Amino acid sequence: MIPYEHDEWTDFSLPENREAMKEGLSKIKSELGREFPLIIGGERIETEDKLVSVNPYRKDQVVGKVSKADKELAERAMQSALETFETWRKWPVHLRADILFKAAAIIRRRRHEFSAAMVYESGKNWLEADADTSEAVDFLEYYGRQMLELDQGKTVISRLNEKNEYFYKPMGVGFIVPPWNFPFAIMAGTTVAALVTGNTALLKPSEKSPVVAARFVEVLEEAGLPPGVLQFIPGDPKEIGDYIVDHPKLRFINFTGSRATGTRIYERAAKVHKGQKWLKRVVAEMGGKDTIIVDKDADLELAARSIVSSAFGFSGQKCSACSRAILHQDVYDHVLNRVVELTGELKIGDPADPDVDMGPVIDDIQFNRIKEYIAIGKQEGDLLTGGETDDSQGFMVQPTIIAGVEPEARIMQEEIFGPVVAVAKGKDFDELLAIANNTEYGLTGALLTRNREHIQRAREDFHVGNLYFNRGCTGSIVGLQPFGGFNMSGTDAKAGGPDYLLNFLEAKTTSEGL
Ligand SMILES: NC(=O)c1ccc[n+]([C@@H]2O[C@H](COP(=O)([O-])OP(=O)(O)OC[C@H]3O[C@@H](n4cnc5c(N)ncnc54)[C@H](O)[C@@H]3O)[C@@H](O)[C@H]2O)c1
Ligand SMILES: N[C@@H](CCC=O)C(=O)O
Repeated sequence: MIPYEHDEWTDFSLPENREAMKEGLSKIKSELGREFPLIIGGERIETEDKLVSVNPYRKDQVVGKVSKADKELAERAMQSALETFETWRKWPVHLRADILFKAAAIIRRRRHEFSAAMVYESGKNWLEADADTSEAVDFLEYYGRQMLELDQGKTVISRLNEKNEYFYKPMGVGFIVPPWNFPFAIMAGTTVAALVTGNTALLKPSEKSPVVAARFVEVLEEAGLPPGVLQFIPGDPKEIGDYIVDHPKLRFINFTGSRATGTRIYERAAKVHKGQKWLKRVVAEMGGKDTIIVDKDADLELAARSIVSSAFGFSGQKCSACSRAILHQDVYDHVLNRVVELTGELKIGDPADPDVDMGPVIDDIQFNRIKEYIAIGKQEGDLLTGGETDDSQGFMVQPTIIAGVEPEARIMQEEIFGPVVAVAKGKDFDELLAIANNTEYGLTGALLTRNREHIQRAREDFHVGNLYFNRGCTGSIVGLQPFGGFNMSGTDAKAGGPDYLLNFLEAKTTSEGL
């Protein structure tokens, strides 16, 4: 087994790579409008009612149509997963891991096709889409290896005439509920983590990105995943979400998404239903209100660049996005001016154009929500740049900076999930840190400073799951920066980290008198 290595992002400055990506885009363009079935027990099922996925940059362009599961089909999916669990759980771990490695190899060969699908379905620009594809490959390669390691169990102490063992077992049927903003990486990672550990699962992709998910399920089949291990059941979450979460035979839920949905699932899953023999386990990775602190002796150019890339990468639609910048009063004007200047250099437009830095936001719901927050922000601070929106063709929001905001302001407290950053001032490091921690979330944060004492204090007291020094607060890499947050950002499951798979396993102890 070669050691895990992060799948390198594509260098699009090379003409051959640009050509390859253009081919990927042409292929996906030629398949726009394609229909995808549900898959239950390996059977492809077409339904009348379909999720229609559209390009957020051209809302009249249909990317794909995906069959929709109702409660009856969700129940069939559950029964299929329960049945297959009895065989899949006994598969040798190395054979399960091989399916992940094979899937990773298939994706590497077709990487631009997957990235292109995200350009069309999610409005990701080339670089963001390519990074999403790399992360999907990373999850497959990393979790496969992690499971091979866990399969060895852990050492416990035996005694004379007593042999003790400690090892891990799969749990049962899981419900996989990913978000749309990392439509490939998070969807794939949350799914295969549940499968490689020997569980079977129901995957309900986000209704905003079902096509990328459908293409991934095809890859898993091609890689040899047996029928019935994974049921692919796109659908309306209002119709089937609660039904599956409440199901007495469901063993765990692997959710990533908003705080509102995560807390709802957490609460419902706590109830023990008739016929249920266990407490459901819930992984709920939720939103963020992430801060970059700029200390007075920071590298100010690096600080400004970090704020701009973290705030406006993928139109700010990352749980890790910098939505609050807190600047030391001594450098406030300088950094802010530079942030505004750099923001003005961003090219906004069609994400299929290789030179575009920022495309649309995902849909009308997000568009309207962001617009409302911009209106609130204008009351709460000074609009320095951006603020304009246009949904005549797609869902375009200009990168927006609102400065002079009080720590308690709504745009400093509530997750907006769009290209809007609020900027506040602090008089010294204590105040910078206090403002940063003044939120109910705790996902990512960054500190730009040359002061080692401040780095050490932040390590202790900046209360976020992923803390970065002298860089931006987005872009965690599988195996390098395990990802997950504190407080209302969720259960801190640390996706892409050494403990993640334990969320889907039960530990068993055996003791034998000799
Ligand atoms: N912490 C992380 O790792 C992380 C990563 C990515 C995104 N996010 C967060 O996700 C949010 C954006 O994603 P979103 O808009 O897709 O979130 P969302 O909560 O609207 O949806 C997430 C998933 O939950 C499903 N869902 C909705 N209602 C449900 C219900 N009642 N029962 C079961 N499933 C239901 C959706 O269909 C979707 O698949 C942001 O808050 C972002 O910060 C967090
Ligand atoms: N892991 C990603 C964020 C995932 C949430 O949207 C990052 O680190 O930027």
